This record gives sequence, C-alpha cells and structure tokens, in this order.
Amino acid sequence: MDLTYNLAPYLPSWTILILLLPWIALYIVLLPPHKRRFSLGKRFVMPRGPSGQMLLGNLPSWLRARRERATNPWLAKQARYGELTTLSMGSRTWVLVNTSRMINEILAKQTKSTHDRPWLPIAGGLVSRDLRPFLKRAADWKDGRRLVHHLLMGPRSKDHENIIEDTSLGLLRTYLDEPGAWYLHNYRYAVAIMYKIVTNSPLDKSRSELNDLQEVTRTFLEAISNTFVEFFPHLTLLPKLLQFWRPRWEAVGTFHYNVFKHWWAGMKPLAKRDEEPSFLDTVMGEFNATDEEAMYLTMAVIVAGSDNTRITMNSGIGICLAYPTAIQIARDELDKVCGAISLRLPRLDDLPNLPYMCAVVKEVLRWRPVSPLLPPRLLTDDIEVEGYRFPAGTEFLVNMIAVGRHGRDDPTEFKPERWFDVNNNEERARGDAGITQGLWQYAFAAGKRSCVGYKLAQKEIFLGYARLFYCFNFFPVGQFVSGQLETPTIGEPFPIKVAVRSPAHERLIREESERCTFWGQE
Ligand code: HEM
Repeated sequence: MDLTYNLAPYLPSWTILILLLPWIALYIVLLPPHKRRFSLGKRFVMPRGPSGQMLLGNLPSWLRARRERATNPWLAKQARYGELTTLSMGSRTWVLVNTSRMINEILAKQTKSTHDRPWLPIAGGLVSRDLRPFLKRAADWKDGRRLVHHLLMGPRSKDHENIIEDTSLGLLRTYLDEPGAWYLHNYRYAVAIMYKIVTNSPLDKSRSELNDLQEVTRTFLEAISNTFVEFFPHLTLLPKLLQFWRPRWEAVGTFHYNVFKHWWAGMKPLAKRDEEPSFLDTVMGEFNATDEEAMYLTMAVIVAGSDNTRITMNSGIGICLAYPTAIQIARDELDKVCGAISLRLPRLDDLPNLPYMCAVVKEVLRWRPVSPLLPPRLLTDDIEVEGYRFPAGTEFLVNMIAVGRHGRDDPTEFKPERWFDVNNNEERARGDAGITQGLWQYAFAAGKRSCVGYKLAQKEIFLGYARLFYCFNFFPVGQFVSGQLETPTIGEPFPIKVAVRSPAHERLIREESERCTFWGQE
C-alpha cells in the first residue's frame, strides 16, 4: 500500500500541529500554577477574582496601578471578592489575603507550607544578588533568622529599652535645634537604634550616608513585583544579550552593594570579641558564612529595622495635622502622667498608664500601613483551607489595606478609640486593647516569616510619639492633604512647622539630652 499517497490529504494539519506543539507547550509552561496544573488533570478550587487578559491575566491592571501610584485603591477594590482574591499574574498565582482571620488560617496555622518566598529575578536576583535575607528561600535564611530572632527577642532585648530611651533624647534635641529637618531626624532615630543594637556603638554616619541607605530601600521597593520579568521568570533563560532589562537593574544592585560595602567597612573595626559579644561579633565570628553573606545579613537587619519605623514616625506627625483632636487627647493623657507644669519626659515604663497613646500607635499602623501589600509567601505543598484547594506554587500576599478596613466602622477615618471598643471576645483575649500583643496580625504578619522586630518597633514608635507629642506643636504649612502620607518619599513628606510647646519643655529637653550617648555624630 502506498502510505505517502494516503497521508497526503492530512499532511497540512499534521504540519500545523507539529509547528504549534512547542507554542502550546510554552503556553502551558507560562501559565500560573493554578491554571497549569489544572490543565494537567488536577483540579484546584481557588477563591474568586477578577477576570484578566489571556496569558497576562491581571498583571496589566496591577502594573498600571503601580505606575499611577494608585496601589492602595487598587488593593481596596480587590477585596470585593471576599476574604481571599485570586489573581493570575503572568506565570504567577497571587492570592490576596484580605482579612486578619485568613492571615491566621493560612499564614499562622499553615506556616510550615507558607513560610517560603518565590524567586524574584529582579528584586531578589539582579538587585539583591540573591543575598538579601528578606527574599531568601526558607532553607537559606533559617540560620540567619534564628540569629536575628535571638538578637531582637532574646534575653538581651530588655537592654533595647535603654537604647530607645537614650536615642530618643537625640531625637528631641535635633527637633529643637533643627526643626526644618524633622523627617531626617525620624530616620536617624530609627537607624541609630538599630546601629547601636547591632554594633554596640553609636551611629557615626553623615546625613549623606543615611540618604544613600534610604535610597537603597527606595530602589529595592521600586524593583519588587514591578516589572514584566518579575512575573515571567522564564524570560531569564533567554541569552544574556537579549535580556535588555539587565543593565538597569544590575546598576541598582551595584549601587546597593557599594553602599553596603561602605557601611560594612566602617563597622568591621567595631567588632571586639573580648567584651560581651554584639550581634556584629557573632556574625563575624560564629556565623558560618562568607564575608558578603555576613554583610548582607547585618545590613538587612539595619535596613529592615529603620525604614518601616521612619515611615511610621512620619505618619504619626501627619496625624497631628490631619486629626489634631486625637493628638490633643493623647497629650492630655501624657500631661496627666508626666505633668503639665512640673515636667518630666514620658518613659517606656509609663506604657500601661498611657492606653490612648498605645491606641494611637496601633491606629497609625492600621490607617496607613507601611507596606500596603506584604511580600509574597510561596506555598510549598498543595493545601486545603475551608473548602479551597491551593496548588503548591501559589503565592499568598497580605492585602494590608483590606485587612485594616475589614469589619471596621468608618475604616478610612483615624479613630484610636476603636481599639478600646473591641467587642469581639477573641480579639480581647489576644489583648487587642493593649500594645504588646494583638497587633501582629495587623502590621507585622504571622507565621515563621513574620516581622522579627515587632516588639522593638512597637516600643520605639510608642516612645518616639509620646516624647514628641509631649514636647512639640506641629502646624501645617499651606494646605495639608492626608493622601500625601502615602508617599514613602525620602524628602519632606508634607510641609510642616515644628515649635516647642513652652520654654519649660525646651529646658527639659536641653537638660535631659545632655545624657544622650547613642545619637552619634552627623
Ligand atoms: C513599624 C515598623 C515595622 C513594621 C510595620 C514591620 C513590618 C514587617 C512585615 C510586614 C514584614 C514581612 C513579614 C512577611 O513576609 O509576612 C517584616 C519583616 C521583617 N522585619 Fe519588620 N517591621 C517593622 C519594624 C521592624 C524592625 C524594627 C525590625 C528590626 C530589625 C524588623 C525586622 C524585620 C525582619 C528581619 C524581617 C524579615 C523577616 C523574614 O523574612 O523572615 N522590622 N516586617
């Protein structure tokens, strides 16, 4: 039989199929996990979410929101699908976690499967050279995290209270002497505390060195989940010559490396192993790592502990302008504890007697979350939660805008009172009316990848606010727009005038700040 003859009419269809096959395979490879594995026969039940474009999914809408600096309204809108929202983001599956209940169900209760990070080719690869602990895979970050946890939560964390009290004297003094640079003082306050905790030495960095460090964080945040390649990591398999995005992000990575190198060179001589060892001593001594890994770990701790605190300090000052009545209530409370005529500065041990001040801290973190969208947590096994079946490879991202608003009256208003009004027994049992507990789910996430510095952060923000509100008045210069608070700018986030409350307050600051040792030289 002449086969060639018989097959001839079918040849065009075979040829088309053979030509299409690689494209079909590529299409499947590029699909996000919840679609790819479904197409291979497994059935997953995902939460609802908006429809998107073929292959790109919801990516264009996210990238547009970022470009237009409209991520907060975008995130608020995604919560209309319920407690969880599924988004197809190129080759990645995002599930937004929109309530604190779901943070608990997924990130806390399923922490074994949800404490990893996906590989991010731009933010983690080119910009961080795969060395930034914050984005490392769980296995590579385990030892470093244990060390940082010990530093921040271990028995010596009680000493941090002295460091905060001492450094906040420098904050008051510089607000007095150079009120126009208030936002720079907020940053120095946060960095000086971290520097002292890490190196056991006062901060010896100039303003321009601090600016460089801020620029590192700004450009890092700009890199994360903000480019096409980040959502189609397979593109990094292309020959390097075709990777047109590389030079731009490599340059950012080099800048970060150089800034870290400069700080590291200044720090290394501070290690002295004869006294009680500092974190720096441990990292340089016992930590089984290369010099570069030790450098990235140490700098990551300083950076992670500084920028979030700085932004929260700035937001607190913004509250003085946007909600002066709330600040007046906080100040009346402070005056009762520390005196309105014969004065003393607020201290950390005043915390139990300043419940309104605690509520202000928590409400700032709810009202203006530092990171509206938390970094992705990678699911490492298939899991089931409340009827949903999620495939490994799904990424959970906490939507802080939605979490802060869910189930709250007037959620866009700043109302510290809401923290006294906790009518949910479970929340009350967790201690949501205080400051030391309960806040973690609103600002610091949960599970094995949650914020290691949350106790320190609560204390430094509490004392920073308490001392500033007690000693200074803040006035808007021109029209104050509270939306401006959303810009994590390095410069002045909004124009204000700072004035000391009275000559008695000025005297108090001058006397007390003589004792300040950790603020360091600019
Ligand atoms: C207002 C202040 C702060 C806020 C709102 C904040 C919030 C957060 C959040 C949301 C995360 C990510 C958790 C996740 O991936 O689910 C995080 C991680 C982290 N935070 Fe904080 N943080 C603050 C201050 C601090 C301070 C003072 C330190 C001290 C060093 C610190 C150290 C860290 C570290 C090391 C991580 C990485 C955790 C990991 O990937 O395992 N943070 N923080």
